Amino acid sequence: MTESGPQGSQERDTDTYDVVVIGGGPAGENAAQYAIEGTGLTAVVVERELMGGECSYYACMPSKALLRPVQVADTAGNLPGIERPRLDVDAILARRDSWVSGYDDAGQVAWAEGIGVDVVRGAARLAGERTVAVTSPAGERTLTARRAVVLATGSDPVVPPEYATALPWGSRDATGVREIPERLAIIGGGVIACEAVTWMAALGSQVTLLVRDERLLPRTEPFAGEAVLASLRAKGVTVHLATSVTEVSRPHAEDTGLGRVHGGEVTLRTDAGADGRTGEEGDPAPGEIVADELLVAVGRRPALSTLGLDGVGLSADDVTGGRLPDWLLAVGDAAGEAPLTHWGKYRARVLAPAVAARPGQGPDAAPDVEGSGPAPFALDPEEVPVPQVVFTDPEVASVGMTEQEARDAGLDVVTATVPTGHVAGVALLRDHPTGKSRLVVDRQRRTLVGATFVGPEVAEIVHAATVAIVGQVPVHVLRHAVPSYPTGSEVWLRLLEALPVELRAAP
Ligand SMILES: Cc1cc2nc3c(=O)[nH]c(=O)nc-3n(C[C@H](O)[C@H](O)[C@H](O)COP(=O)(O)OP(=O)(O)OC[C@H]3O[C@@H](n4cnc5c(N)ncnc54)[C@H](O)[C@@H]3O)c2cc1C
Ligand SMILES: NC(=O)c1ccc[n+]([C@@H]2O[C@H](COP(=O)([O-])OP(=O)(O)OC[C@H]3O[C@@H](n4cnc5c(N)ncnc54)[C@H](O)[C@@H]3O)[C@@H](O)[C@H]2O)c1
Repeated sequence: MTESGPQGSQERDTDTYDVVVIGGGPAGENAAQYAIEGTGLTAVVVERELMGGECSYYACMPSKALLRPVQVADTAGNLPGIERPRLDVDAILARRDSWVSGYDDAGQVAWAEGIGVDVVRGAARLAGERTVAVTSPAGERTLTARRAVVLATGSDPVVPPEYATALPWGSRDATGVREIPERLAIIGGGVIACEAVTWMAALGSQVTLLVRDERLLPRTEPFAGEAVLASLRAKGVTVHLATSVTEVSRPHAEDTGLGRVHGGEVTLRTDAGADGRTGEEGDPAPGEIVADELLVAVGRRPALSTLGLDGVGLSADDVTGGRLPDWLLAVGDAAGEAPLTHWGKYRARVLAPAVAARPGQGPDAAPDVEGSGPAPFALDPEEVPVPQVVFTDPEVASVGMTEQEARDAGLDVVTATVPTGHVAGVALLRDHPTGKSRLVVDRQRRTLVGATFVGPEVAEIVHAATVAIVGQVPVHVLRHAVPSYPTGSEVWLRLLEALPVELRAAP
C-alpha cells in the first residue's frame, strides 16, 4: 500500500469503510454519524470545500446572523419608549464572520473525528459499485464502501445563462456581503430573495425586487406573501410583481471576490410594456433598471452533475426519483426533497439504520449489525409534514399543506384564519403587528394537515402544529392544550374557536 498525503500527513491511496458519504453538509454529517452510532461500523465523509456545507458557511447560519439584528431593530422601532436602534453595519458583518468561523471548518472536522467519522478532503465521484474516487491537490485516492455510499452533495444555484455573463451575485455573495451595493436589483420572489432583500435593505442598499410571479413566496398561503410585500414596500423597497427580466448587460463585469460588487453598473431590461403589461397596478415596472449589483435567486437544483452517475448506469432523475441500487442512497438537497437543513438531517436520521443494516461486502466485512433495520415510522414517510420558517418581517412559519395544496390532493378541508396580532401575547411583542394565521383541517379525520403563522416571532409557534400533525391529534383534543397567557401561542385558541362548532366537540 502506497503512503502519500497532503501537508506531509500519511494517508493510504486506498481505504475501505462501511459507509462512504460524499458531501459534508448537515445531511452528510448526520448520515455518517447515525449510520455508525452504537454499531462499531466505520464511516468517512469526503468534502471538497468546507465540512459543515452550504448551511454553516454560506446559507442558514450567516443569513440568520444578519437577519437577527435587523429583526431586533424593527421590533425596538415599534415599541414606544425605545428609540429605533442604529444598525452598525461593520459590527453586524463581524458577527456574521464569527458565525461562519471565518470560513474555517476546523471545529466541524474536530467534531466529526470526535465521533469516529474520518474526513477526507477532495472532490468525489463514483468510480464503480461501492467505489468512490477522490481527487485533491494531493492526487487521486480510491475509497471502497463495504455497505453503502451516501450522496449528500447538496444543491447548486440556478443561474439562467442570460444573466450569467454579468457575474451576478448568488446567495453566497449576499450572505457573505462585504461591500453594500448602493443600488441592488434582485431577481426572484422566493425564500432567498425575500430574506436577502430584508437584510440588504436594512444594511443600506436601495433594493429593487423583480418578481416573475404575481406574488411573493408562491409556495406559502397567499396572505404570507401579501404581508411580506406590504412590509417591504413600507420599508422603501421597490417591488415589481409579474415582471420578467429579459436581458442583462454589464460591460465591466469583474470577479472581485465573495460579497464584493462584481464590477460596473448592470442594466436590466424587463418585459414591462410588452403586451400592455405594466408590472402591477400603481407601480409599473420600468422597461430598464440600472443597478450597482444584481442578485439572482431563482431556485436551486440537486448537485449531481459531477458525480459520474452515468459511469454506474444512473442518471440524476434516478437519484431524485429514488431508483437507486441497494449500495447507494441520497439524502439532503441532493435527494431532490425539500431543500431545508432540518429536512435533510431528519431524512439522514431515519435512513441511517437502514444504511448500517445493508449486508457487508468484501473479505473484511464487519459482522451484520444486530437490531438495525429500516427505521420504524409512526407515519407513512410520505405523510411526514415539512416545516419551514422564512425569517422575513413579518416571519412566515408553516408546516404541512396550504389550503390549496390540500384541496389539490383531494382532501375535504375546512380552514380557520385569524389575524395573528389579535391576541395579547403577540400584540405585546411590538406595536403594529401584521399577518394572519391559518389551520387547515381534514374534515373526515378531524386532524390538522397544515398550518401557517405569519406575524412577529411566530417561528417558535409552528412546532406545536408539527407535533399536532405528526401525532394526528383531533382538533377537539387540541382544545385541551392550554396556551400560557399572554403568549403568542394563544393564537391557537382563536384558530380553534374559528373552526366549525361540530369539529370542536368530541365526535
Ligand atoms: C441563502 C440560504 C439560506 C438558507 N437558509 C435556510 C434556513 O434558514 N433553514 C433551512 O432549513 N435551510 C436553509 N437553507 C437551505 C439549506 O442551506 C440546505 O437545505 C442545506 O444546506 C442542505 O444540506 P445538505 O447537507 O444536503 O447540502 P449542503 O449543505 O449543500 O452540503 C453539501 C456538501 O457537499 C459538498 N460536495 C458537493 N459535491 C461534492 C463532491 N463531488 N465531492 C465532495 N464534496 C462535495 C459541498 O462542498 C458541500 O459542503 C438555505 C439556503 C440558502 C442558499
Ligand atoms: N429560511 C429558510 O428555510 C430558507 C432560506 C433560504 C433558502 N431556503 C431554501 O433554499 C431553496 C432555494 O431558495 P430560492 O429562493 O432560490 O428558491 P425558491 O424556489 O424559493 O424561489 C425561486 C423563485 O424564483 C422564481 N423563478 C424561477 N425561475 C425564474 C426565472 N428564470 N426568472 C425569474 N424568476 C424565476 C420562482 O418563481 C420562485 O418564486 C428554497 O426552496 C428553500 O427551501 C430556505
